[in-house]
Amino acid sequence: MSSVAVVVFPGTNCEHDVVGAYAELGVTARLVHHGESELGAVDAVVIPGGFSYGDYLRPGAIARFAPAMGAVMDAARRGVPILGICNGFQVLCEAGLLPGALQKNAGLSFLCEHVEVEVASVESVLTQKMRAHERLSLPINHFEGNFTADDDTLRRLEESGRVVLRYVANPNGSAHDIAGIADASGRVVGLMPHPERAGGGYGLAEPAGRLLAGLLG
Ligand SMILES: NC(=O)CC[C@H](N)C(=O)O
Repeated sequence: MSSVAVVVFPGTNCEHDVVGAYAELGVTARLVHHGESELGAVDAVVIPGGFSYGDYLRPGAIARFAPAMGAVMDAARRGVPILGICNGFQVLCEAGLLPGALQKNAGLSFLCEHVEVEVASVESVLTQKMRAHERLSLPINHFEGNFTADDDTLRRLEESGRVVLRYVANPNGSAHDIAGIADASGRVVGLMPHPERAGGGYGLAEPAGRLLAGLLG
């Protein structure tokens, strides 16, 4: 049976949603404390959403120094699929596993709503079970989800199919309507929307479940 490590920092608040969502998919997900420097045998890693270290300095800026992140970096080097959701995406950018940065939403408001996203590439561990251009409705819940990167980086992301999800109606000012990106290997992915919460607590909605299932191949 597949097993997923879910890294928990002080201030993380979506870890149980991730564990519950994977349980519905028949996958065992195990919480890993930020102070642990080993992940054990895992098939994938999820860095869930929340407000790690109170979002002080910048979201993810302190979390990237936690011992567990050393283990995540090692796992990434070994090719283990890594998924960062919302604050997890912010952590992966701060850690340098993904390019760019998440800055404050255009309009400076905290956004808590459902948005439509479109699958922009199926060449990633997150989107490999999706159909190109398939649309999903997913919740967002963030203040700093406005993805930015320099022009060269944006061009590279676009040219190599590393923009994996795009907002249909951009809610936060994100460059190129980006909702999620992958690294060059397609095995490290970050997205701002929360597929693990797509069922609203009444079961995992199917397209979002397929997105999460992708992580395990
Ligand atoms: N839901 C979340 O992960 C919140 C993300 C976050 N720290 C923010 O930008 O507001």
